[in-house]
Amino acid sequence: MNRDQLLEEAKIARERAYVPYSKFKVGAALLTEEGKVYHGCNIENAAYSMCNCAERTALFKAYSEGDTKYTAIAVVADTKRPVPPCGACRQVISELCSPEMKVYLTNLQGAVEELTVAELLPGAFSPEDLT
Ligand SMILES: O=c1ccn([C@H]2C[C@H](O)[C@@H](CO)O2)c(=O)[nH]1
Ligand SMILES: [Zn+2]
Repeated sequence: MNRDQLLEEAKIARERAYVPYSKFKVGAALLTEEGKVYHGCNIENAAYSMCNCAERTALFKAYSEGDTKYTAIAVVADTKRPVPPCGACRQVISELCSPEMKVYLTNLQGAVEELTVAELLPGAFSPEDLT
């Protein structure tokens, strides 16, 4: 599975978004070390603060199934620039993924930004800080 294939998977995931409030669909595709792809979409709620982002949907699905090692995540939305993950997702990604893992951000126009987890959230609060 290469970068562009993972971006296509994220677009498929985006179509399943449940977004009656924002109408803003986001998709994510998380690639495991074993080559499996987990899809995630944003899922909103009438109690707005309960909305879950696409990135965290994908990660929580994978982690809860026992798939805990990943090589890349792709995220897509209909934005002018490649969609920037929110702060909450950056924090969760930084804890559950390795600092070197690839993050591919894109939009429907095909602009792509490629970075690492470490670059996504420099100076992240981490489990080390609890000790
Ligand atoms: O990277 C992002 C940014 C936003 N959202 C969702 C949250 C909410 O459902 C909607 C508008 O913020 O988009 C994501 O899923 N991922
Ligand atoms: Zn988010």
